[in-house]
Amino acid sequence: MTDLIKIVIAGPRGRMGQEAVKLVEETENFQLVAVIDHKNNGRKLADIFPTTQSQVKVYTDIEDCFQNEQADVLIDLTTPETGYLHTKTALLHGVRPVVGTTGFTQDELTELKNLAEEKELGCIIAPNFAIGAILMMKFSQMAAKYFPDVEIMEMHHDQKLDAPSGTAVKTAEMIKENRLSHQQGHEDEKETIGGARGADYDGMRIHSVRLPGLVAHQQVLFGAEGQTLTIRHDSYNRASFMSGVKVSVETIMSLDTLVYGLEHILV
Ligand SMILES: NC(=O)c1ccc[n+]([C@@H]2O[C@H](COP(=O)([O-])OP(=O)(O)OC[C@H]3O[C@@H](n4cnc5c(N)ncnc54)[C@H](O)[C@@H]3O)[C@@H](O)[C@H]2O)c1
Ligand SMILES: O=C(O)C1=N[C@H](C(=O)O)CCC1
Repeated sequence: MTDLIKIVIAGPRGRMGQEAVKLVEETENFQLVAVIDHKNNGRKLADIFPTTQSQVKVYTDIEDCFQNEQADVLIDLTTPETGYLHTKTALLHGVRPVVGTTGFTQDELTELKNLAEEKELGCIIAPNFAIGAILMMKFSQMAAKYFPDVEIMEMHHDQKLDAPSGTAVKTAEMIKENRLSHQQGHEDEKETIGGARGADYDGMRIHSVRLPGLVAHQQVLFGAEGQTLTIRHDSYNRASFMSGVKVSVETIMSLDTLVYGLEHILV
């Protein structure tokens, strides 16, 4: 019999949060103990969320939540600023954060890593929970050794707040580990409309597309003499991320440091 894991979800009314509530309710050794929303303080989750019977309490103040509820894990699926504050507060209260929220700065990631180490607590920050996306990133990292010219095109729904996506940033970071650093394109190229060549990460270009109808998609294009290679992943719904959330919650209980990217825990 596996130990019960007590969970708080931040952002339960969001697109990802709704799926996470379902996942926790459907998983035998997971128990939802509270949710954090930016409104509805003191109400029951079932009152604000028609698809659940859950009577857990809604908190608008994360400090208040952790002072009143016994929790092992926080699942954060909110916004960049809130997600960072929630992650920090959870660690300070001895609660392990599983963070899907994207858009953290490098300084924020470093600060959270140091805090997790100081507190000897597991913390998982996963720019993408979909197994196919992890494979896309790993295959791209492998390909970059042979194809140093690469452009990343990420495509998301038009309600997304951060650009480039967390997945695109992570992909570029992983590729950088295997790619000979160099500036791509013609050395004299000029943009006649600013931004035409996308964001520049170590000479690679990242292009962000935002359109209604999309969920989360990315293709990594490699070019060499007479050939191209395209590695693509598509998430068509938010359920595609939930097996990664589940494995993160299960794994985090035995971690004592911050892990950035699911590729480090999927063996
Ligand atoms: N890692 C992954 O695999 C993955 C997958 C999808 C989305 N995401 C990321 O997850 C985050 C959420 O995405 P989404 O599509 O569900 O967004 P969403 O806008 O549908 O949901 C965000 C929720 O956060 C809530 N929120 C905002 N501020 C809050 C606060 N101060 N306190 C409590 N709740 C607050 C909002 O009310 C909303 O319900 C985004 O950062 C997105 O990039 C990550
Ligand atoms: O819907 C989003 O927002 C997503 N964000 C992640 C990212 O920034 O990479 C992952 C996929 C969905």
